[in-house]
Amino acid sequence: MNTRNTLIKGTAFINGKEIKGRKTFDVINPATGEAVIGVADLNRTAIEKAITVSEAAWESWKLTEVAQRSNILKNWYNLIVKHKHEIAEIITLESGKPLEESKIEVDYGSSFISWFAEEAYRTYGDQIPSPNRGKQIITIRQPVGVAAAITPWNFPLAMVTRKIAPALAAGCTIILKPASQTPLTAIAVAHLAKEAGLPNGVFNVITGKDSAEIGKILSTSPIVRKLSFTGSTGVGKTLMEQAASTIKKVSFELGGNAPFLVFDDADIEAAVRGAIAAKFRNAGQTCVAPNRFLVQDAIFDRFAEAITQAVQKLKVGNGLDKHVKVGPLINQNGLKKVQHHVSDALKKGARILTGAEHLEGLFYAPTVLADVPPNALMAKEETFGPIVALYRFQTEEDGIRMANDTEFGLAAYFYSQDVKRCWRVADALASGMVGINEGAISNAVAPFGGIKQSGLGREGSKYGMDEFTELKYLCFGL
Ligand SMILES: NC(=O)C1=CN([C@@H]2O[C@H](COP(=O)(O)OP(=O)(O)OC[C@H]3O[C@@H](n4cnc5c(N)ncnc54)[C@H](O)[C@@H]3O)[C@@H](O)[C@H]2O)C=CC1
Ligand SMILES: O=C(O)[C@H](O)CS(=O)(=O)O
Repeated sequence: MNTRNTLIKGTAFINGKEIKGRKTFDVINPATGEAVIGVADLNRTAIEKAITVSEAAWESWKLTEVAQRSNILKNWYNLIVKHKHEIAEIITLESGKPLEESKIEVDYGSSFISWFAEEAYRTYGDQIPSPNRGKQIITIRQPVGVAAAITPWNFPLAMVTRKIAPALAAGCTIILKPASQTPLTAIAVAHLAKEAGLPNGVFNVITGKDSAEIGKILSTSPIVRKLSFTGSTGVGKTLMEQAASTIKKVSFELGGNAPFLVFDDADIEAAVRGAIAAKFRNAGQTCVAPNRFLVQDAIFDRFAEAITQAVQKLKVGNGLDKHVKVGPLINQNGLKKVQHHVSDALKKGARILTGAEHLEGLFYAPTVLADVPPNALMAKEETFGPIVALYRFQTEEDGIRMANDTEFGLAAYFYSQDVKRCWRVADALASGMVGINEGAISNAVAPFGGIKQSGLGREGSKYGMDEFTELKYLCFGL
């Protein structure tokens, strides 16, 4: 463990206190296989206590003035910025992503806090013109109550602040269960939230190996009125079923299968830059990463050649090495899924242009496969790794049909310099977010979310407050 980094703590954080478990589980550095630190493996009693303290804290937190909530969020933002390098180091140690990416994630994750510190003042209601002179009709927005958040390992800070910041801004209290692979960043920023002036019990971090058990407790508790989940579609379905038992307000950011279309009128060099930015962030382990590259036939060979050259320049290694662009996969399951998808595609006729080999440990070579058949597993399932899978299409209609041929609908990207085509294609793509001649679309001011089996609701933007507030209608008889 890096003893110089005092923000690395293996305790859960409940009611403003560090909580040790009778048992612990190790957080493993995926680049080295070494344990970073042991983390509290909480039992049911501790998790139920987190719910109880959140309920108690809500009684006063819901009455706080917006200015107080906003100022605490601003203090929290400033503390995260002050500790940027320690937090970035923790992100890299527990997730494996390159340190430069971790620093960018600290900027991105903290931007949700500064954004919602202001959105707290803009949780507007309505004054609706009444059809009857004897009645005044207005609406107000109020905090939902005690919320629970369950987050994935791939963005140990951003996925946390994207939920915690709007919850606190709205006046909710919240219990966070971070991924067991990467809980350290969440624990660190919870301590900074207390230092920022957040009252005890308002933001609690519970840790444990048995995610299913913890999820069951949170999703079926009648005290928890809101569940916000980011992760795989399969787990999202389980949580949605469990939350139905108490009709919770839910929001889900789930899996993706993003298409990246390159039309014959595209700027090829720009498309390659956008493809690399979108695909190799976090070694391809992001839900908005392009999973299928659909290239119009006339420029297929040019694009294939150009992206292969760009991919071959990417340095693979330990994220603490400043020259590294592609880190390890998160664990053996992630590596096995990538290997299975690649071998399946090759068996079905795909061609290797570069890579397609396991290097060592959890490192996999950045890969380009050409002419991947539509019946390949990677055409339908999220690979979640550093694999560029190229597919050909003939007409614009073929490209859109192929792009939409998936149960997912989170992000989509396309490159074209024809403005009418841009409007036609953006309108036709079945996804919650579309990058048009742009590969980096995530931003705290924009509504992040998907359709179909990629989720429900939106995070970030002004819409992010809706997920943690209820709209109440008041009818005044005069
Ligand atoms: N739409 C989005 O914004 C994002 C989607 N994802 C998706 O998540 C997957 C990869 O991330 P993972 O962390 O492996 O996903 P995952 O779904 O396995 O885990 C996500 C979180 O859920 C917890 N969890 C696992 N099983 C659970 C259960 N039965 N009940 C309650 N909680 C449970 C995990 O401990 C973790 O905290 C990919 O499919 C990726 O596309 C990941 C990040 C963002
Ligand atoms: O896990 C993910 O892929 C994130 O939700 C995507 S982003 O918001 O960090 O781009």
